Amino acid sequence: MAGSAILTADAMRAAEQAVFDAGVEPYALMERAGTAAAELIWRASCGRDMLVLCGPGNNGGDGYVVARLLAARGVPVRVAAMGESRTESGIQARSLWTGSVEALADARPASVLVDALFGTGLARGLDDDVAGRLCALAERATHIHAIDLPSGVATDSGALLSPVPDYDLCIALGAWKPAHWLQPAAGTVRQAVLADIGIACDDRVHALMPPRLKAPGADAHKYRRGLVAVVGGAMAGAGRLASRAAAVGGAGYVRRLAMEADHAGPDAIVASVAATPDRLAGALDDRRIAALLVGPGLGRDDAARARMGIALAARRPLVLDADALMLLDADAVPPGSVLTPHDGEFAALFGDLPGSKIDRALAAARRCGSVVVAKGADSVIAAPDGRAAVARGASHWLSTAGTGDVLAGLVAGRLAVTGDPFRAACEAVWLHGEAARLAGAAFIADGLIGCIAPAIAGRL
Ligand SMILES: NC(=O)C1=CN([C@@H]2O[C@H](COP(=O)(O)OP(=O)(O)OC[C@H]3O[C@@H](n4cnc5c(N)ncnc54)[C@H](OP(=O)(O)O)[C@@H]3O)[C@@H](O)[C@H]2O)[C@@H](O)CC1
Ligand SMILES: [K+]
Repeated sequence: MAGSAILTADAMRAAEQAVFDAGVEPYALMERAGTAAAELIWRASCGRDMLVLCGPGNNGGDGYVVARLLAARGVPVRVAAMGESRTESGIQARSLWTGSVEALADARPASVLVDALFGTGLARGLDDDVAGRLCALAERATHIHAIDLPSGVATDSGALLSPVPDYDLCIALGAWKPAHWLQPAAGTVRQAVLADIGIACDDRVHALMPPRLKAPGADAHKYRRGLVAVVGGAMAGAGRLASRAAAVGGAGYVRRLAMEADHAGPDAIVASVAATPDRLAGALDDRRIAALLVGPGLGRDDAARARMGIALAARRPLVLDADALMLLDADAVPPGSVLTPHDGEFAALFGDLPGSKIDRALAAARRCGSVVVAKGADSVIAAPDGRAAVARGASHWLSTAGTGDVLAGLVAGRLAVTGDPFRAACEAVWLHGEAARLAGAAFIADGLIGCIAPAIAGRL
């Protein structure tokens, strides 16, 4: 099941146009948007005094609707504007507001600030005086709400084009926009809520949903549940972390193919020494391997390169992470793989691609015919067929050594279980984020693995 759609500004305009073409009056859509936003702000504001900042476009029009509807419910509302409204719907919304309109420059603060200055039509950063005023009023408010988007964020990339205050609530109208999900814009909003205004959306790019998982069936056995092989390298600990994550993540059987004998790690994981090319090739010559992970702790020397070559030649479903991504050429990635790069690995592999993180991940996925998990505080999981899922809100405690190895192992485990690279990557990213949430504060990668089982249990 896909999550709610994420639309660029252009795609949003096209979706709105389709609604108008179907016979809905443009102003009626603005009333729907303002009504949905007013309801959410009403619930969050408890009747406190309110200042609505209205811009010159339709985002400002939404603001006038919100002000009118909340004033009708008895909320003490004032409106401050940046000059006149310039759109037909905005002019109509303003004409229905019967209160006074203050100049933004002179507006007095209020307990609740509603930002309806700019939405998807923002073309550049706010002028210094406008951004300064917005931030100063936000500083004095106890509750700050954004209509559709925080003013000053680039809708499609999530970049901050001018100073942006911190918001308590952002009400996304009709569909999510990339800025609700991508950093740094997503980090300016404590809670984002999607308001349905009756727009049909293409959901190829969507919010990552919690997965629906299944417990093993009565006919399950270790091979049917999925055999994962992990190619170990110079740093054995990374391979051990990934192997444990693959096992806990659902694989029926995990084999760790190490450079040298060590007896660390759970006994349930079968560790064998496969240091020479022949031993490794022999170990990988097993059609039952449902997912083959290479990269964590692999190293970057000639021996590492040789081990990676053997792994690629095994022609098993691949998960490529860490050092494998630094050794590979993008054109040499076997199609159908899953790649899990952080920003640095992504740039090393694919260069400086244009567009948002979503655009870049989709272009990379198309180029190598594989699923690309562009991981970070916001993670984009992109498939070569144009689907993408975006995750946000990952615990900042994940910024510690080994958590990437855990994610790679989880992807391999879910790939062995599902046989579907995009689904496996989506499930793994969600479980990784949920395990971190359950782990709480100050965990290390080993502790994160301990929280994967409860994360899975919550989705059965
Ligand atoms: N379509 C619909 O019917 C519906 C749309 N909806 C709502 O409309 C929003 C999109 O509305 P929008 O397209 O009018 O854009 P909006 O963000 O209000 O601003 C554009 C205006 O700002 C100006 N401007 C831009 N940047 C500037 C800057 N830095 N500093 C100063 N000025 C700047 C720009 O003029 P410019 O100077 O670029 O020529 C233009 O005048 C959307 O987010 C949602 O809230 C909902 O009601 C549902 C129905
Ligand atoms: K806004």
